[in-house]
Amino acid sequence: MVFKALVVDIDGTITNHDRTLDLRVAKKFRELRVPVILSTGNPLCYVHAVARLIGISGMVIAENGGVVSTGFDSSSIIADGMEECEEAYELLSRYFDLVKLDATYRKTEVVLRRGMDVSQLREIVEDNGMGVEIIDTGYAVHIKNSNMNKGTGLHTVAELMGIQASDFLAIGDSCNDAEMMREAGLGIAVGNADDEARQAASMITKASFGEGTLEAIEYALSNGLLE
Ligand SMILES: O=C(O)COP(=O)(O)O
Ligand SMILES: [Mg+2]
Repeated sequence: MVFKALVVDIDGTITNHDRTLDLRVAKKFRELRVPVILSTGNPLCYVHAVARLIGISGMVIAENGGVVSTGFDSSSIIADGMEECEEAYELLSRYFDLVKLDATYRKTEVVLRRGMDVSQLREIVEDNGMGVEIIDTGYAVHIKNSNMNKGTGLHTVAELMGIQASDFLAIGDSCNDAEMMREAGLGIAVGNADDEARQAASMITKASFGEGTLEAIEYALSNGLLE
């Protein structure tokens, strides 16, 4: 199997320990012959800036699959469900002191600064029958629509590109990458990955962060899985 494209998470996967971009990974992406699609929990403007500065496609997955952009200057596919996320946020705010992140830019998720016990948040939304999901990526807590994730986003991108989700090699580090890694033809987790990402992956690199992504790409190239 030769993969036709790469789908890669940002935070914890192409970044260093301090969240700066690993420039060796950026260079490697430019050298690959296959398209590299960024897939992240961050808002679209953030991902577009990262993609532009790396020099790769503006077709990206943002907000954990809630937003799929067809390119830098073209339209986006935006999922429903923001109202439910806002309702859950209003309810949770009665119990916790919450701080929203990137609220101006987000279209489908409410994202919070970490630091609270996420299982308590989940319990409250479940007890109130709210159809939202709460995930902690290690970088932020996301209140999101449970019907969309990076896996559904990957199917949308694959369709736009005229290929299958299984034609992708996926690399990630966190619970929000699990569905994407399962839907892809091969999922590789970097060494710093959390338990959910490790379980979803078929392979885990020895190295962590950007170094792990370089290891994953090297593995794929030397085994004829990527060109
Ligand atoms: O938005 C987050 O919480 C993490 O971002 P990521 O999906 O690029 O790792
Ligand atoms: Mg990540």
